[in-house]
Amino acid sequence: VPAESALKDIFAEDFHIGAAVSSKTIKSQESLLTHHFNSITAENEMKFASVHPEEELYTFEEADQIVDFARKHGMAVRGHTLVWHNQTTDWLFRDKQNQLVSKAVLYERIRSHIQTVVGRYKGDIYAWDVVNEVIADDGEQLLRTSSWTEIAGDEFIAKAFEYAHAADPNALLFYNDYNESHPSKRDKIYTLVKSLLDRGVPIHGIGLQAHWNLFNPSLDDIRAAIEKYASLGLQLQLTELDVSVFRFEDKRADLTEPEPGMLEQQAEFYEAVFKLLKEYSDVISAVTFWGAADDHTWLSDFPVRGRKNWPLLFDERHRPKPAYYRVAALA
Ligand SMILES: Oc1ccccc1CN[C@@H]1C=C[C@@H](O)[C@H](O)[C@H]1O
Repeated sequence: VPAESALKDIFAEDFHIGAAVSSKTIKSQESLLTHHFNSITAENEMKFASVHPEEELYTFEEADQIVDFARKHGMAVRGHTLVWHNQTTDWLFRDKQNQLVSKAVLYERIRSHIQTVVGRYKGDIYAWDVVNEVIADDGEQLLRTSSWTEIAGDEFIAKAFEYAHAADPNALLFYNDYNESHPSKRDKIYTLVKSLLDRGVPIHGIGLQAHWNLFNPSLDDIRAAIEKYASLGLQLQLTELDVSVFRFEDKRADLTEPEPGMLEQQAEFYEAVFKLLKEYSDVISAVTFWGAADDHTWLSDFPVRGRKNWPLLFDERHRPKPAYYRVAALA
């Protein structure tokens, strides 16, 4: 068992400390997960394409393994995610002639999906990322164009929250997005969530994915985003925290290990981030990393396929990195 102070104990008075897991990493990272974390999120196993590959077929085996692991170890579970434009099957949007279905058919399908998935884990999953990444990154438009908007305009967003609330009235329902600290996208997310609140849509929190890197966002932008979202009176969570050692536009793929300077910069940034998060612990209820250790991170395939990255607090052999020690020192 790791000797280092447990992150979940260091921040017990502040917020849950979570990690994204897979059906493999709950085995390969079991010791690290149970020692440091008190919440987990299925990285892929609860996405639409993973649990509902065909209209008449649900495949819950791997999601069940993850929920069982959490129950065994007394860990909270965040559900990710119900409505998204990625990792969602085409059949959801199409009829037998491969035409886009009507709004009514889409709503009945997604209502049934949410009723089945949220209903299955009622009492085990305390919070859901009901809607993921509908805000457009660029330009004036509020929503990104997708099959969802093609068929249902913006109405599907409120519907998703209403269906999730009907399926589990006790679950905390989140809107989740990335680049959430960019001022322009921050203001769009605020506009969307405020409009939902003003219409009495059941939404309880905003998920800041927090896929950051050594160079951005600035601490000022992070603080401004927290302040702006908190002004809505909702709880906030960091839902997918990692700190890439590369700028998003840097496609270099020559490194087989991080440069020492990178790990020092990463430690500086993580320390400053957690100091800031502690300052807002009254509105931040959980901080979930998008992985527990560098041996498994989605960033080793995004945005550059096969390009290794080292974004987390523990290295490929689950040893603490400089960033862990700086964060742990905030106890
Ligand atoms: O940072 C981004 C940049 C462009 C598109 C999507 C994202 C983040 N998108 C996230 C990342 C990994 C997936 O496993 C998560 O489900 C998704 O929410």
